[in-house]
Amino acid sequence: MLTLHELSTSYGPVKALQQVSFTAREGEITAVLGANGAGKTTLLRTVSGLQRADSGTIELEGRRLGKVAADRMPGLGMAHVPEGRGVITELTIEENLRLGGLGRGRRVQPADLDRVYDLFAILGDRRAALAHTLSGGERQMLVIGRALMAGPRMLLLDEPSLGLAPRIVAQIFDLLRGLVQSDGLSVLLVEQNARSALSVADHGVVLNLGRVVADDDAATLAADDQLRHAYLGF
Ligand SMILES: Nc1ncnc2c1ncn2[C@@H]1O[C@H](COP(=O)(O)OP(=O)(O)OP(=O)(O)O)[C@@H](O)[C@H]1O
Repeated sequence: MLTLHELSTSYGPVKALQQVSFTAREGEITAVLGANGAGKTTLLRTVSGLQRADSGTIELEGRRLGKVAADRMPGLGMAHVPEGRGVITELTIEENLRLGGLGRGRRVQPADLDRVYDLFAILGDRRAALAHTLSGGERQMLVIGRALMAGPRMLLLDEPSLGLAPRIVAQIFDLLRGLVQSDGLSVLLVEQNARSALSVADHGVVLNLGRVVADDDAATLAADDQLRHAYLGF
């Protein structure tokens, strides 16, 4: 689905990604793990075209992405949910969702909204409420729902668990797993919360100081005591 080959990205003298290669397979959740500053956010920003790579290649469904601008990504089937839950608090939940549909290149259909409301019932129940009334977990659902409105085949998710109670994180990850199973969506999930991420992911890639130090099945990574202690913090 998504293949990175020797991808390197820097900020001036800071080498944030160094020769990163891996594949995120279709219909799977691939977790990108690592400590603060490992390069996880830079990886997502480079894949979605927000940050220019110094070298290397990115292929989505066999198509080279190198010089595709970030605003063309939805048309290519990729949606990026950045860290920080950027909901527009002055708009209603439904208005926020409709914004996500703009990248589709056609009018938002009631069925597009219903699909999100089926997944996240709380958003449907409160569709006319202003987004500032939502809790952190509900905001995370809203930004995922907004990304789904563009009809992506590949979803890039940056730290959805940040600041949420374990129960809410488990709920969001369960929904994500259901989505992958029902729609065949592919997900690249960046997480510092490695234990939770590996419990939902099929595959994991561990970054340390911008380099890949492990790339394996999620279960294999979770069972590797040395790796967990050295890089995953659990
Ligand atoms: N805008 C920037 N300017 C300069 N250096 C940056 C910038 N953004 C990130 N970096 C540096 O690049 C490296 C990778 O950062 P990045 O944010 O991608 O890591 P991360 O794994 O996502 O960590 P975090 O979980 O803290 O966001 C770090 O050394 C960081 O200090």
